[in-house]
Amino acid sequence: MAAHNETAAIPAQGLLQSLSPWYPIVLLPLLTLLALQPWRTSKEPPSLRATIPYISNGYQFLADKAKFFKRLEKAFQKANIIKFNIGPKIVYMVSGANNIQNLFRSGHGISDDIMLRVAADSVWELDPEDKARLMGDKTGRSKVPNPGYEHVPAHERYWAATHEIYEKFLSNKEYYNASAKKYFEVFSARLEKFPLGEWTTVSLTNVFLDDMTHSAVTALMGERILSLNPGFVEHYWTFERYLVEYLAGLPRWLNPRPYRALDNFKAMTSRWVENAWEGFDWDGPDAEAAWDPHFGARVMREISRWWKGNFGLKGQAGFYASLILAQNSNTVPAAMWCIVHLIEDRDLYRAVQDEFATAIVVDPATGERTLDAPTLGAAPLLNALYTETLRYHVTFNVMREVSGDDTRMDGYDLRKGAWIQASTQIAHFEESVWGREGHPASEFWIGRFLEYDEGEKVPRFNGSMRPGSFFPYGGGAAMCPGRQFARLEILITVALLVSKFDIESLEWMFPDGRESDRRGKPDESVTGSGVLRPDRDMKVRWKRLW
Ligand code: HEM
Repeated sequence: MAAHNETAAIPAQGLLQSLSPWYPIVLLPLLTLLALQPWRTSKEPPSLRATIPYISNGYQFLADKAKFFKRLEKAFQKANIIKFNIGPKIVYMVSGANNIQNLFRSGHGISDDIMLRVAADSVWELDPEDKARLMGDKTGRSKVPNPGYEHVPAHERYWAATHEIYEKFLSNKEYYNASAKKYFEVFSARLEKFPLGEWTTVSLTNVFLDDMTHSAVTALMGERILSLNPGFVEHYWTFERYLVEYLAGLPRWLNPRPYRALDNFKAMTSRWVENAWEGFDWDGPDAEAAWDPHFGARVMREISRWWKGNFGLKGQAGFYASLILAQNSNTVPAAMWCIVHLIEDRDLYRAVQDEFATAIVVDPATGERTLDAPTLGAAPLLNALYTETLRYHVTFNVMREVSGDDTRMDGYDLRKGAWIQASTQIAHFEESVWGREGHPASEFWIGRFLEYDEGEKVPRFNGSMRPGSFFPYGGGAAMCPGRQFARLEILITVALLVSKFDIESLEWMFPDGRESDRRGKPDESVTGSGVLRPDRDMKVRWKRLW
């Protein structure tokens, strides 16, 4: 697919013409030299056309991502890597499964720390000395340091240390199952506020933004973060809403609201961390527990302990603010869309309801309901719904940085210091990969992930795909460490809502209560930042069954 770079080809042709009498003598050694030293043929990816060089592409990228991506899709018909500028920053947008898989390999002149660096720089607020230490760590996250940094002692490998804590205590089954169990208990209990056996009209948006977020935060950080901070969940969503504006970088005096939102939210996480340190007994019975009431999930206290040992408590408030964002900004809207698609397809809704009949187990003596995680995890329709929701709704630009002097990709030279991005929005909609007969990639259709064995009526979930074609959670060493918990959280949310309620209808409303003339659609103003929330409120009529 990649086009030839014409600007590089013309001078080469001119050179050959001027050498014509000496062709045989000069050409052979020259070709041999080029073949042995491919880095000498410097060739950058083609640029995206800009009406105003250095300005218009960057402006559109920030102001109208949806349009920008449409232009990119067109440009990708000619080349797999397209260059553009966001201000002075060069960005290479990469497509094609091979290139994206390449991007996910670490230690080959491409660094995967950039997203964390942006967060560290803008949200964490470390002392300048600590920040310099953290930012100075170029060793990568893998066990083996990046080439050239093998001499750096283990205790100065900050990114690798946090990565290891995530691997041990977040991506590990024992721990994410404990958090998922907590999530089930809290969310199930919160849903009991709706009257049993009575039809009521509720805002589903509120259920997700309030009850789901409340339960998810409790599952990961314990109940105290909420009881210490009245209005915590609301403040979280305000912080989330203003984050893009905050990162746009206008000074506080010109645009104070995003700063206020961040300050308020950080004051809350700070109160919680300090309280957790005062209350938790590091030598007590919970020292090894998967979950404790002060820090919540073990990963939280292990991260906090490591952080305190390296930077004190400074910066933890900002760090946890960004972690709560990572936890909720995608799972909540993804679960919303799962439910929307289910309610809109009554047959599927009933089929999924049947699927859960065995996933929620009732204790015959007490009547208490618990979740049978293996049954839920294996449910084909639910898993296909979840996977198709991620394919269809995650609009994330995975970010990397060119860190090596001689970094090449797809035959192009990439400039050190430039950013590289890969867009799920482009990869997840590639017709040649995702299109099925009668079901183009642009359609939401869970059948993409289902298979029927001969003579069988019940489908099997088939989730095998190339990491370069499907990457809602990013990839390589930087791949989202919360993905297993996220998946369980979404499956549990759908399972609980669909089995606990009979849902009759769905109406789309404006936030002020007026009826909408259309279905809610993904709010494209924030394309590229994750799962987009519906741009309308969802009102349902439902009846609680148990
Ligand atoms: C549907 C839900 C989610 C999606 C789509 C998602 C997606 C992502 C993506 C794309 C990345 C960047 C990966 C890369 O650069 O290759 C990431 C990083 C991260 N995610 Fe998630 N995520 C989700 C849920 C969660 C949850 C529930 C948690 C926490 C419990 C979490 C914690 C994190 C953290 C801590 C990072 C940064 C890790 C690091 O760079 O060391 N995420 N996530």
